[in-house]
Amino acid sequence: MSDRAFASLTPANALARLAFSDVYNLLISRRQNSQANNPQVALDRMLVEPEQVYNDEIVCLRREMDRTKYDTDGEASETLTEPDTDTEEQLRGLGMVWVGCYQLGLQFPPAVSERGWTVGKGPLDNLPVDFLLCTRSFAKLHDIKLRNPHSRFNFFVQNKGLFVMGCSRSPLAQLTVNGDAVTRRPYHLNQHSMKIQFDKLDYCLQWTDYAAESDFKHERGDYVASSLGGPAAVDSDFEMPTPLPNKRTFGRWTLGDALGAGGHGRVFFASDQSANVAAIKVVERTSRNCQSVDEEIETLREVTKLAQKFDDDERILRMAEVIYSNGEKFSSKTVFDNVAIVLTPMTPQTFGDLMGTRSKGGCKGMTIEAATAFRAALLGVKVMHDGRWLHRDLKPTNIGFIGKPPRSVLLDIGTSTHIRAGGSLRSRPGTVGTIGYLAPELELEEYDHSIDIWSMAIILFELTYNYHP
Ligand SMILES: Nc1ncnc2c1ncn2[C@@H]1O[C@H](COP(=O)(O)OP(=O)(O)OP(=O)(O)O)[C@@H](O)[C@H]1O
Repeated sequence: MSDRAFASLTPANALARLAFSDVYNLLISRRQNSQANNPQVALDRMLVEPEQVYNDEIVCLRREMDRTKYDTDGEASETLTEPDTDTEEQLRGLGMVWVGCYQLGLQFPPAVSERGWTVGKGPLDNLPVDFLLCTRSFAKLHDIKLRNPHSRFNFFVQNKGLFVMGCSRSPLAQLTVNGDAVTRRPYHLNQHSMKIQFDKLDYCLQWTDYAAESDFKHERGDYVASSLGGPAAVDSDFEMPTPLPNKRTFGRWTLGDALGAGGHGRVFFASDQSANVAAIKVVERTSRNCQSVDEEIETLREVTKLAQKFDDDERILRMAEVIYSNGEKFSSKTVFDNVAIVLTPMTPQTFGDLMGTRSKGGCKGMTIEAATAFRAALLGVKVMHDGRWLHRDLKPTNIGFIGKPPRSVLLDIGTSTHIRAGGSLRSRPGTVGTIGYLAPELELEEYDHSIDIWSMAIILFELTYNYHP
């Protein structure tokens, strides 16, 4: 694999393997004959083992091809389907193919960057196809309905995720990813290894180790900015991470890196096939905690309703859906089950990242950026208080920010509580809040919305003086 390839596309069924070998033979013979259209670019995208390799399936496939050919010619075919008396040598010859994969890498950019890397058959002199999956005669012989181009790979301009999409309106132009039919809408390739079928040809798309390195992220950022007209790497707020090798999915969501951990569970980055992103809190529900988990979900539901009504600027986290691994009701027979709480927006950073770096500290105080983010967070607190909700756990890691200019979002709203107008709540020491940010009355006596003001004041102090008071 080239050092700078970020993904590979490897033939995964006998027909695709034979097609790969056939294309390679054709390109090599064209190069040797110095034909007008230099096939070197197509060859560069193919990584091929130095010697042909024997493959049983190819023997069967070639025999089947011969049988069909003879059947059509009206001749007896039995003998050709049987291993019979082929010499060892003949048999080996029948099964030998070039093996390898196609490489996706920015050192071999697509012929037309706006289209991305196209997939089709060829070679055609007038229409450059970046990945030649089979020759035209091979497609005809095997009745492979591959259009030209059939599909294309490219990066989303905004978040730089990789997608594949169909290029043809024809219902015959089949493209599937992990069994899902893909049309002319981008399908986000968000798993480390995915099955892609172009009509009868099967492949495995796999991200490389290089794709997880920062060099690739820079290269991709520069490419998207210069060739696709996207935001420059430094301007972009959020970049799609490289999918992790260990895949975990909930419904349509594929989990990525952990964003944070709390008392109840861990929160993960997640993306779906349309490149929507979310934060998913995965909670292990047991007979001991099922009541509190259900209460947290109910609170999230209530605060989401408030946000949908009064929080047009999206300063408060919302719950998009809940996915139960074992049904909504916790069964007493179950030892544990997993509950995935899908939260939006996913904020790439929190106030925890602002501390130290964005505050000048001392008499210079906080930066304008931090002051703006703090003000935006206060507006979120105001929406909650106007709706008679207390957050109860405000701290730097529970306030996220997203976008350019940054928009603050109150996170961890699952321990919020509703309060009557002019009323107060009785404290239950040790149940909510985080030491260092919780107001004394939350642990001692009755409390009201002013506990959130206390926490925000501590955060303000930290942002200003660069240390915790
Ligand atoms: N939408 C989000 N986007 C990005 N990060 C998030 C998001 N939601 C939560 N996190 C991160 O995950 C951490 C833990 O999430 P959360 O606070 O909901 O869990 P918890 O169990 O209530 O934790 P704790 O109460 O100990 O803070 C948060 O502090 C935050 O840093």
